[in-house]
Amino acid sequence: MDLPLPPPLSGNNVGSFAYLTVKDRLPVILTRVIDYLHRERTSLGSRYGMAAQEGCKEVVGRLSQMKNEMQTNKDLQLLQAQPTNPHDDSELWNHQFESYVSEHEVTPKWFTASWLYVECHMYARIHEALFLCNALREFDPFEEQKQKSLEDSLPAIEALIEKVSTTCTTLSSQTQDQLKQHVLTFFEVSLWGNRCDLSLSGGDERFQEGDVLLSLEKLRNKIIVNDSNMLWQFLTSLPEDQRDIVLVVDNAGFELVSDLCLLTVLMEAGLTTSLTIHTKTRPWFVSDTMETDLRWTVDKLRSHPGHVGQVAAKWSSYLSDGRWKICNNKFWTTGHDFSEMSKFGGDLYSQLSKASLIIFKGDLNYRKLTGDLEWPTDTKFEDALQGFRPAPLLAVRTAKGGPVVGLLPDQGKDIYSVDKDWNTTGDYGMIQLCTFS
Ligand SMILES: O=P(O)(O)OC[C@@]1(O)O[C@H](CO)[C@@H](O)[C@@H]1O
Ligand SMILES: [Mn+2]
Repeated sequence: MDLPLPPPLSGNNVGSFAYLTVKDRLPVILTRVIDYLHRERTSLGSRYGMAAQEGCKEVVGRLSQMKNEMQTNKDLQLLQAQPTNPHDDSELWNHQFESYVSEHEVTPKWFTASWLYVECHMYARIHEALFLCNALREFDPFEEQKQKSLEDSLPAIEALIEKVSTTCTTLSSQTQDQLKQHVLTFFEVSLWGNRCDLSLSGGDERFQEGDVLLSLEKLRNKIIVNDSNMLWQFLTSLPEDQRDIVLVVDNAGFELVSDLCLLTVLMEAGLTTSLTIHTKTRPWFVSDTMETDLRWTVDKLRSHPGHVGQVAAKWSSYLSDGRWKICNNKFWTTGHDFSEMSKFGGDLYSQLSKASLIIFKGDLNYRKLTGDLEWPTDTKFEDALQGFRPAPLLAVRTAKGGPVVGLLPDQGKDIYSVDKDWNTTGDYGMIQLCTFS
């Protein structure tokens, strides 16, 4: 008999990280968007036309109303259909709402529904509020923050790309062991890149200060699940003509650059036959990467002198000659966790099933992998996936509030005794593999 599942993390647990997120962090993020639209309405008018300037008022009205509903624990709302949006997911949202009502016999509310559902709902509603105004449909209220975070990280990016260039020129003359070290180094850089997200900070600046390569050794004991050795074995055991890697990216800015560096090294080391990057179709969790952010990042870095410009020019050619593909799927920005993907995102599930390895970046992907449930930390990773097994998968995330699974029996307690906030600050990381074998 199956054991009952743990409850979901939720804002109804007063004092919990989920509660504090709904109470404090989400209203701050929303207020920033409201203030931005109000302050920048004239410049938005010059960019998107007079109707956009007028539209800002309506959007501010809708968002202020949502903020009030959130803070007074009112119901979540149904979403309006968006027939002209190719990524319209209102049906999925409304179906989830109705299912919640049938299951719980009450409507979902901001502090009582699951944290995952509620937090995702906020971003869908921000997007809806903009989409309902024709002139502001394409406007991304977080674009400026994402771009600034990349610009602020430029010194760290220069150091990292310098390392990519030198690594790639020497790869062919390396021993297997040296190759392994190089590749795993870039997985670690990509891991710590995940500390730079703008949702945890409520939109406050977060960027990579200093050369992360210099801190890798010191940070290694903060990787609480480190399947790097298994990962290396797995990657090198894949048949040479079947190394189709899928990367589900997370935040734009330094993290995205660290991911592109990882892809570059994997490719140059002959560990890939195809590379597909999945991005988001709506502004999401402040800093998540949309296709426009990815293209902007590559173009921006291309205009940079030296190695940065040269490497970014290569990225640009990989994207245009199809060696790197960008994929978008609306399922990523629904409120569903991944155990529900085969049911509600069947097209994505079958696409992912063709991969040799799927790399999931970041905390939110980890929350969706594990259903955002209150799992004991020694739960097996595979059990927490609850049947989600399209292909072997790797989670690379710093712990910022979501569940943590796959630890040894006393490991959670031991880490807690050193640092009480260990699972919410992003100071601890995981490189966690599940090959289902
Ligand atoms: O997925 P990411 O970018 O690593 O993290 C997103 C995140 O900061 O947003 C939420 C806080 O609002 C947390 O779930 C999580 O830590
Ligand atoms: Mn993110």
